[in-house]
Amino acid sequence: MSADAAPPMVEAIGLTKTFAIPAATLFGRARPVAAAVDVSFRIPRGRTFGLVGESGSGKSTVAKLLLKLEAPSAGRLLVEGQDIFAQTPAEELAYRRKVQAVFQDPYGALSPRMRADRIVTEPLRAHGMDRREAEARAPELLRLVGLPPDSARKYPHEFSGGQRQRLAIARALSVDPALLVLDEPVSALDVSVRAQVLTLLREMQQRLDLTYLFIGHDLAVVRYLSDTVGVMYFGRLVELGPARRVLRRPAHPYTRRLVALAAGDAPLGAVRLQGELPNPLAPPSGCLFRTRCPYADATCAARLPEMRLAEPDHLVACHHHEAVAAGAKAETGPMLQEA
Ligand SMILES: Nc1ncnc2c1ncn2[C@@H]1O[C@H](COP(=O)(O)OP(=O)(O)OP(=O)(O)O)[C@@H](O)[C@H]1O
Repeated sequence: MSADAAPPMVEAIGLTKTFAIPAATLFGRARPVAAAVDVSFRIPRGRTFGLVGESGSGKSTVAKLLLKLEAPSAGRLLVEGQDIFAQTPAEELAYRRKVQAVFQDPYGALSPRMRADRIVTEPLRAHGMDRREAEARAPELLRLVGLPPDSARKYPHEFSGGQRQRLAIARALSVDPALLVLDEPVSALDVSVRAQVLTLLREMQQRLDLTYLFIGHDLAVVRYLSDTVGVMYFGRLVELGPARRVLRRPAHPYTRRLVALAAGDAPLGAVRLQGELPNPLAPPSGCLFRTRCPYADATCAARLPEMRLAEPDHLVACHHHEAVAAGAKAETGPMLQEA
């Protein structure tokens, strides 16, 4: 197969995940809540796909599906062309090596009573390698992520926050994965350390030809690492395209608000859009963002906008994307507020 014909590392096709909310909380009737709806994207090998959106928009649900921690309610998720929810046990075992994750809180993710050499080689042992052989790999893994050789005998509390995240990265890399799910990997770190860990992630990607799904709140961080960005709102992708273009010239009013907030130097965690996410049990008709959108009109109430091309490679789900991209309405109006 030629390089051009090779399938992308990841391809999500109409991925949907609904959770049943227990009957007791709903006057006796169990009802499904959609955490991710009709999500489609591709990640070419060696590239980074960044997912952004408010808390609860469905980003982690997409990550959990890719990690096979959840199964989809509908749609497909292909990795190198293979449906990861139609694998034989042997394929699944190989897949669980191929995909690894790094989460926000390295301290919570590292066993406090394990030494670093065991921590970073734990996945090798989980995949059947003998303990001695696995731990013999520790110095090389620690060196790979820029930790000094004497780190091997230390415990997690003896490391700084940035070093602990390096440990978590070394552990993820130990089994030679092709794909990393990075769920807010630098959000808990001091600003001064963030850049170093991001640089490390970038170096590792280039050196090891890794593909990343990167979830982040900080748009500057997402832009730094991502080739393509997807913006999620209420379980749906509302904008998708090259990271620089989407974050410089957004075509969806929701992305515009996120970008305007970030430009105001306000950390996204501390500031939010005015108005709440819609009630999942009673979503608005038509466009889900219309209840918070300055561009909303009768069309938006009548019809859910489909994803369509705003420019080549740049998709947006908004009836008024041309007016939005042209900046027809002020971005720093009363919709912005301190949380
Ligand atoms: N196991 C579950 N059972 C019921 N509802 C769930 C479950 N997991 C997620 N949800 C709901 O699905 C929606 C999306 O959640 P998700 O965690 O994917 O959002 P997120 O964008 O990753 O948020 P955050 O940035 O806070 O991690 C939320 O409304 C959440 O309450």
